Amino acid sequence: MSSELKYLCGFGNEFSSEDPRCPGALPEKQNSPQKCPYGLYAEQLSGTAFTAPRLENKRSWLYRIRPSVIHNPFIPIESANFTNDWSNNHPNPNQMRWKPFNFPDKEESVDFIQGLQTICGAGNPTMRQGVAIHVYSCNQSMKNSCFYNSDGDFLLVPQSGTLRITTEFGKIDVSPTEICVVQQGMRFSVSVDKEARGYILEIFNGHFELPNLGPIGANGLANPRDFQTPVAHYEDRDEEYSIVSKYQGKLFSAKQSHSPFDVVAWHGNYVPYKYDLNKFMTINTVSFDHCDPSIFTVLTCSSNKPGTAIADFVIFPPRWSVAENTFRPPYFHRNCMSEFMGLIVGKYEAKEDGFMPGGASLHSMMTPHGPDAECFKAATEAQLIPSRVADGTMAFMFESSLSLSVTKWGEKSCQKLDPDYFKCWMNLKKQFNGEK
Ligand SMILES: O=C(O)Cc1cc(O)ccc1O
Ligand SMILES: [Fe+2]
Repeated sequence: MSSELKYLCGFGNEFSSEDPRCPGALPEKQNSPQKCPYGLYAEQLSGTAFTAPRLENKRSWLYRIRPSVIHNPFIPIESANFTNDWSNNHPNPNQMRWKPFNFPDKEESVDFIQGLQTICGAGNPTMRQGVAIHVYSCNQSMKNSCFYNSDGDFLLVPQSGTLRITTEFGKIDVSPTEICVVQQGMRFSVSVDKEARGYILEIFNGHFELPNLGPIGANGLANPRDFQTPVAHYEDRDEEYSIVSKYQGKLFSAKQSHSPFDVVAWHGNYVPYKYDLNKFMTINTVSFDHCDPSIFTVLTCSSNKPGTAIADFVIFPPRWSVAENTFRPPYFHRNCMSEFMGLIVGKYEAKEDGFMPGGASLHSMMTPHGPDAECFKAATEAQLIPSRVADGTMAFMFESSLSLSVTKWGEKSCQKLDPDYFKCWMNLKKQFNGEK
């Protein structure tokens, strides 16, 4: 994993890439010539309906050694705790906090697919409406196997360990404090050089977009030029390969006798990409009051209701805090959206203890939450000088307008739910005595 990979820059661009071993592999002027250069097969991968409006329309053309269609039939395989079925657990509106999820046991060999477990979700992939939140934990590279998701897109948030993600479009390295989006249908295989752990947001509706900037203007937050897409890289390996598909929430596997990473050249705007969260340009108050966390939105998957996301990916990056006469940490609140949070590194500003890297929290719709008693006391008494917040820290939130149901694994079998979480607010004392 030591080699430095090259990337193409931009978000939503019309990209094109040829493996340098085959110059001229992209057909000129057209997508489907009678015979493709180098005897390649042309194959389109659609990410939107053929007739989606031009601004939303996503598709790529792949020029490959063999078309993807050459494979044996899919057969169902065990998917254990990786699921889109949240119907078998009773709803629970309590504040939830998970201790860090386990890495695989040292004696066990677990690859990325085997190490996927689902914490919560909403909706249904057959209706293309909903989200799922998973964690992965693995210590082995996927060997002669690849994965694709028929149900939606994955946003991967590594918390520990670098992932080398080989895709049909080329290779991507993603490390903690970087994220990667692999969209519906794109085949990929994950290699690790040590144990790795992280979070995944799966969306069944549409794709992620950059949020509108409104009065902020044309620049800021996650800038489009900082998104990186891999360059074409093919392998010509005639070996047995397993293609694992997530389809209607279940896993299936099919065998073929060649590598699926045989794309010599491609062009289009439907691509996998990565983004370094440290490049986020943070906007915040320079006068008073705590802004809503929407100022930290990196990517959004919008619903049909303006301003209401199926899911937002929001970060809490290191920054200056300068607000005057203000209670600076996150406020107490009850939200009509669901808030799932994770911590990649450091300490989260509203909770110094108990919320740990590799752990998580869920504050469901209308479930009250906010700073713990210690944070409240410290922030109420703090001298309001300009100060750094969250230095060396990266927390994130998956915020959804859907009501998330926790799976049995998430609530019970993972054995990470902290039964004492509610106690962190119990020491908030009555301060009112009728006097101003
Ligand atoms: O609950 C949380 O910690 C996330 C959050 C942060 C913030 O700054 C304001 C609102 C909010 O929900
Ligand atoms: Fe919140």
